[in-house]
Amino acid sequence: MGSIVYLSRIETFSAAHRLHSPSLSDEENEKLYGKCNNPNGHGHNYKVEVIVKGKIDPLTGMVMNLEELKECIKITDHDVPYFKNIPSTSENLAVFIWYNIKDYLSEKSHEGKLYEVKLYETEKNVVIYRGEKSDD
Ligand SMILES: Nc1nc2c(c(=O)[nH]1)N=C([C@H](O)[C@H](O)COP(=O)(O)OP(=O)(O)OP(=O)(O)O)CN2
Ligand SMILES: [Zn+2]
Repeated sequence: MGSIVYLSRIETFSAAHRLHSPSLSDEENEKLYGKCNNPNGHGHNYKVEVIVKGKIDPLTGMVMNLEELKECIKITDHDVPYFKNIPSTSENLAVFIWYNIKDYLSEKSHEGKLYEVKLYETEKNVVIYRGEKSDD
């Protein structure tokens, strides 16, 4: 019987975005997102915390090597095609990061499994995603 721990790595990255939903008219976008819909975009210094849950491997004393966790959080380039068709809200960005990391971790053989992605868009705006799906 081993100990289950939560291993966390924090990275920061800067990215510019514009809140815009292709499913809405320009007027609806302007009304909904206000200043964040400005076509010039705006930037954030994001902070992302990735938490992996797992049993400590008695041989290595690790759930997984933090070097691997560091590697898998490397944020791809800012012009992410994924956000061409969905609003680049913190919610959608947290889910995007989750699935990128989940794919990477599933290829690695270690005890840990992805537990949580916590994304700070600003000091005050934070989103947590744990892989949950709604029924609808
Ligand atoms: N549910 C969401 N609402 C909003 C999001 C989001 O991602 N999800 N994002 C924004 C804008 O991106 C905006 O830039 C964030 O808000 P901002 O005013 O820049 O930052 P603060 O709210 O922290 O500003 P304070 O002046 O410090 O309050 C808007 N809504
Ligand atoms: Zn923003």
